[in-house]
Amino acid sequence: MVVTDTRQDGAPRAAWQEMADGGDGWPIIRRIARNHVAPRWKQLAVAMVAMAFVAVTTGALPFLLQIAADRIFIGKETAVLWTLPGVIIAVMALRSFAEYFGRLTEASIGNGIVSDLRKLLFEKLVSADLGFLQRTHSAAFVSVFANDTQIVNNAAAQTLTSIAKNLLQSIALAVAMLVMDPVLGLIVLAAVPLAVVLIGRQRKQMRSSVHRTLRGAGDLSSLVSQTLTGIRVVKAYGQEAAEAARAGTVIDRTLAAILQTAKSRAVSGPVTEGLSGIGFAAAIFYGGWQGIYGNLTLGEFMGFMAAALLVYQPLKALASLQNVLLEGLIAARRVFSILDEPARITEVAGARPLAVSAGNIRFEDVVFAYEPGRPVIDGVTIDIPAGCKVALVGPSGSGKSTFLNLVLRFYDPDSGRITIDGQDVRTATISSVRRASALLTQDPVLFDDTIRANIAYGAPEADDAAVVAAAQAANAEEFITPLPQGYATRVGEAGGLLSGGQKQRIAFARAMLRGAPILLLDEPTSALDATSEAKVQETLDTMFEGRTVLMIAHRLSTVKRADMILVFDRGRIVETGTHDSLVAAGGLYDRLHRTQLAGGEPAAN
Ligand SMILES: Nc1ncnc2c1ncn2[C@@H]1O[C@H](COP(=O)(O)OP(=O)(O)OP(=O)(O)O)[C@@H](O)[C@H]1O
Repeated sequence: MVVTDTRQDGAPRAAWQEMADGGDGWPIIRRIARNHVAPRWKQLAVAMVAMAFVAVTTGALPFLLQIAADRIFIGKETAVLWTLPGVIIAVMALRSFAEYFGRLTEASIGNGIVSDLRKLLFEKLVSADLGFLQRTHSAAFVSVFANDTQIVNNAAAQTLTSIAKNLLQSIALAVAMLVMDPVLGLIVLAAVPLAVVLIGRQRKQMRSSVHRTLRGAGDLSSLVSQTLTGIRVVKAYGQEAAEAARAGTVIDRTLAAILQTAKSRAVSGPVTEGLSGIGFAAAIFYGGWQGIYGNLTLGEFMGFMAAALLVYQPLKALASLQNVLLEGLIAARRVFSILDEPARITEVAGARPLAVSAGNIRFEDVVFAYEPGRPVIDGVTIDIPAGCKVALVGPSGSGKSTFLNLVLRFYDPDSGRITIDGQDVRTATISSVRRASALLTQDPVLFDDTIRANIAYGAPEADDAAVVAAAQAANAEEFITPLPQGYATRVGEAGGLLSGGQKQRIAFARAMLRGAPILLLDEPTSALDATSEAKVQETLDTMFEGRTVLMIAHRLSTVKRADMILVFDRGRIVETGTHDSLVAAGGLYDRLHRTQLAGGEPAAN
């Protein structure tokens, strides 16, 4: 059950997506620096040295030009004519090599950070509480996983050393200008603070448009995934045009945000260039004045003008890098807000593995609510003896699935406690609690892998003999061996290459191999036709032997297999007993039996 905002535009949004908006970037920069950049300090040092070299050589270029003008053109020194081009070639070759190294190292650091973040996100995905995952749309998660991490990569790769390089380069050129002629230097540099102010004003607008762009990407992914999942319903209800219109709205809204970002981003180049033009013109005027009325040489003037021309290029790069950095910070914030989602199901200090002998389950005055104040399990106390087959019956929404979820510790009770073989599940390790039970659902989950891998999913250490034995016990071998590749046959996405009954029997074999003493069933036969169901029922009888079984039952045949029936109503167990005793009592079970349960199975009626 996915609990999200109302669908105004086909875009469900989880709380973390709202939390990711806004805020200061420094904590994020510090976090990335500490956790992801610091471990790569050697690479960073290499990149920094390389980029510093690039900066320093850029600062040297105006001086080389000055020498060329003064000593070759005016001084007519042939020795300089012969040596200077060689020096320039050598400097430029080294500079290019350093730049190549710097860029390569930058890319390696940036991609390393993305890999770190993707690993962390995936770990979070598999370890997060069920409640959190149900609030997050899977496609929005995928969008953060693929898109946002890539934006962090771009930002890290481009900014890590480029900011330092361009800063150093600007400083080197500014120093060169000030050394050559302090007054001229100040004239050219006077435009810089103005550019900083003008560009800074775009930041706020850009922050909001980048947010909207990333959200739009997530919303669109959600929409595509929902439409693909529900494509049969979309077609059957003739909603193709409505779905296309809904997607159109999200795409247009995202486009508006992208254009807004592009607009803010486009401002930085012209602003810097426009101001550089003014600075340059002022420098020509003052320099020319000094040339005519003062004592500025042509070489000094040319060297200076070269520096003045060069200094705006790194400044322009810095202006656009701040936009890249801003985008990266916003994307990183979205990544971290998922990673930082606190886990509610945690292990207590010193948690020990559950020692399961027989599989006795006790609920002691258990209260549980998904949303505060609306209990879904409302004061349930029940003792299920080991080896007992229990059917859970009740109206829709009465809490049967939630009861199973609590046994698996997908959620913790708000009050009361649940024990398995006398041990509170909250004091045991989570993995041992999950190992105690095997879960079989209406729609078996198979992964796009071989039949063997699907059977051995919960027990990767199992050998071939054990896999075959489990398949035999689950009546699955009879359809596996005739397949051309037998156990090595791939089952396709979600087991799509197998029939419903075959999928279910693979899932049973998986549960058999796991050997858990407790079986939790959510009416696994309900989606099958009569022939498949007969086979599956046979399998179930074998599986039930010697195990504690809790089965949600919508059919009379399932209920009749039970030693004990628990009747749920609005989160409470209102009746317990056998089929005959409960029918005789004439309560809720009797009514359900005559309406819903019998309805699921006309023959039994
Ligand atoms: N993840 C969730 N977040 C919020 N509420 C939930 C969640 N899952 C279930 N509920 C609510 O809890 C109540 C009990 O749901 P549950 O699935 O346990 O009922 P059920 O008896 O198994 O129903 P059914 O027979 O229809 O499957 C319902 O009102 C349902 O809307």
